[in-house]
Amino acid sequence: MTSYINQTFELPSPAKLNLFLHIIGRRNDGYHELETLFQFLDYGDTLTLEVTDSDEINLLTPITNVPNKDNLIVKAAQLLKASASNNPLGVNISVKKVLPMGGGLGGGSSNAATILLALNSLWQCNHSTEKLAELGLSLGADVPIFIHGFSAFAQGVGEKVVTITPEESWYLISKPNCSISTQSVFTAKDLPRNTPSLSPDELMSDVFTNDIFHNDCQTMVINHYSEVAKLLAWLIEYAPSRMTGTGACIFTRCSSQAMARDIQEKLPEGVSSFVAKGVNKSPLLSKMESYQLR
Ligand SMILES: C[C@](O)(CO)[C@H](O)COP(=O)(O)OP(=O)(O)OC[C@H]1O[C@@H](n2ccc(N)nc2=O)[C@H](O)[C@@H]1O
Ligand SMILES: Nc1ncnc2c1ncn2[C@@H]1O[C@H](COP(=O)(O)OP(=O)(O)OP(=O)(O)O)[C@@H](O)[C@H]1O
Repeated sequence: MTSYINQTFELPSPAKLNLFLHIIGRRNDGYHELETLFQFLDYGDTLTLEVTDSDEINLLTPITNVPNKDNLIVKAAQLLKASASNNPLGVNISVKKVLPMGGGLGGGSSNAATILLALNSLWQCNHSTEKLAELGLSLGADVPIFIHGFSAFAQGVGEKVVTITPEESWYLISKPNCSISTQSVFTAKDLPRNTPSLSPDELMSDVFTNDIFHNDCQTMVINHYSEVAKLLAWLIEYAPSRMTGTGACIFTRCSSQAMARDIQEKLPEGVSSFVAKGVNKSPLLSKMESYQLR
């Protein structure tokens, strides 16, 4: 059996977009039933993992304002360790964080998924993808899609996924100067929770030109956060734009990288941004394949 002890692996932890996000109901436990289209971006955090024989999980680069014990990176590694009987190995982890927190880009969930997939392989736990998605769901509703690794139409809280292949467009991602907690959006009184379920035919049409597609959190967020309202109004003048997840980031679909850069240069002051391409296969899967990890 291959031993990865003392070997180092650099792995991407990409962002996701919710190309649309419909809330179709609410479960008894308070969680919302969603219908959403996930696509990955070729942009995200980077995690470096060094496998050790020390039995310890060390995060060498703490994230500001997130104690290590609450960090989804550490929690994912601990959860995996507990699920694998007699695993004597450890890991030293470093993270290069570029994704904004509370942005709707799923950064924390993506970090957790990268850890679960990579350590499952490096520690040779041999869990199936389904088992990893189940473990991941206990850390956050967005973790399973990052484990799945392909753009998908998702239902439930995001755990029931069907792979589909939306156009791989260029996007400008802009973040107004505010963070929005997912929980505060889902507990808001004025959040719509009754969008009808999509038919298979409807699902085949373009998410920007067919106006059945929307983000059910957007109007409510705009009403509460003037920064988001102003930025969205500004971006829509240039190209189709929509909020991802529960905000605050807005994605603008562009016909080329040059067009995205052009709008980016004109963005109002105080708005952070990046340009990225939508990709239907997670960059994490491609990188794991190049390391011959599975
Ligand atoms: C908004 C999305 O990003 C869309 O992809 C996800 O649904 C949110 O996923 P996430 O950030 O991983 O969310 P979690 O950490 O699981 O949940 C944060 C909080 O949001 C609420 N929550 C989350 C997901 C969901 N379908 N319904 C909810 O009501 C719950 O109150 C929960 O306490
Ligand atoms: N490794 C991590 N990276 C980012 N946030 C983390 C991490 N671990 C814990 N968190 C906590 O999770 C919160 C949400 O972060 P995240 O980056 O996932 O937000 P988000 O992009 O809004 O997610 P979503 O799209 O799922 O709503 C942060 O405010 C932070 O307190």
